[in-house]
Amino acid sequence: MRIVVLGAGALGAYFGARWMETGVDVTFLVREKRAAQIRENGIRLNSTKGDYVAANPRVVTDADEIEAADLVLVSVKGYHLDGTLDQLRTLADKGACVLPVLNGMEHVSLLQKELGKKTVIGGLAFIFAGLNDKGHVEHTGNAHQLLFGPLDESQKVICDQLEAINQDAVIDSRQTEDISRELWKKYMFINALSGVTTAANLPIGPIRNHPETFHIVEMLLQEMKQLANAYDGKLTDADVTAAKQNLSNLDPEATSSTHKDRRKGATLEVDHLHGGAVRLAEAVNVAMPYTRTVLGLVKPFEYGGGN
Ligand SMILES: NC(=O)C1=CN([C@@H]2O[C@H](COP(=O)(O)OP(=O)(O)OC[C@H]3O[C@@H](n4cnc5c(N)ncnc54)[C@H](OP(=O)(O)O)[C@@H]3O)[C@@H](O)[C@H]2O)C=CC1
Ligand SMILES: CC(C)(CO)C(=O)C(=O)O
Repeated sequence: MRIVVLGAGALGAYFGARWMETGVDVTFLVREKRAAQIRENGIRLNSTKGDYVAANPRVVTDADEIEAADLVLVSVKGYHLDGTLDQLRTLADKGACVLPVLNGMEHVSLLQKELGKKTVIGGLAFIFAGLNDKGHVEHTGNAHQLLFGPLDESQKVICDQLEAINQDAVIDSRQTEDISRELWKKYMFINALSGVTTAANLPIGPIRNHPETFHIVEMLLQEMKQLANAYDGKLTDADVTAAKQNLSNLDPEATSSTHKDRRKGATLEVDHLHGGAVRLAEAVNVAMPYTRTVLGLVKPFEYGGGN
């Protein structure tokens, strides 16, 4: 399988390098600055699942340089998605399917509208990863899950092929028949974790220690369950309990990528995550007072300056 990784940030570099490690044909489609950094330093994974160095990965900055691809892993932040559409159209026209692993939900319908429903596979990742100053991946914790599944029955073949190559890779890979439900489950979890850690500017430990603060986490989960079920999420009370349990089990220092970005003064994905939830809620008349409050508290830091 020929895989293009569009966006070699934390997720793209991690999964792309894991595929390279097992001999898969991988091309990183990146912007100029990141291309220069990768050409100079390669891609290094400093990972709880084993370090790996991809010394000389294939890097391009234009989809026209890629002859053909079977799959494109889309691993940019929500606020950068619009800027990838031309590249994705070029690759889709050459026959590639697209597997986005962004958090959130709005990107799925946007990509389906732009590229066609047969092209867009459902996907998400559960991993704690970031890039260090050299552009190397720092992967902490035990999770490194890539969860995916068809959103159109024509995609079963490529999903099976991906599952097969993942067997040999250092990736906790799972294909599911109901990726929509999994996307909503992850959206519920991340809306709560990202919302409260970013708004409070604290990791999960201190948030758990204050019942008044953890109550907000619980209310965000409940709101997201309602929203998911106004669409095709089919979330249950057991899913909310499992998410709460998962949050209770996290290392006290664990936090969301959005909170890490707030600490760095980087752009925050808040409009894609919480803004997206509010927009989806308005369309189906679901009230989301806690999500709106988080959105309001985090918005002033969207473009940096949050520390
Ligand atoms: N980090 C994590 O632990 C997790 C993140 N997620 C989700 O995954 C998604 C990606 O997150 P993450 O990997 O952390 O993000 P990063 O910010 O680490 O990486 C995103 C990358 O996308 C690149 N990019 C942006 N626009 C383009 C473009 N037009 N062409 C090529 N590359 C581009 C950026 O490159 P440049 O250097 O040029 O800006 C950057 O390297 C988000 O939706 C996030 O919520 C999900 C699970 C865990
Ligand atoms: C919580 C986590 C790390 C789980 O994958 C995540 O999705 C994020 O921080 O963006």
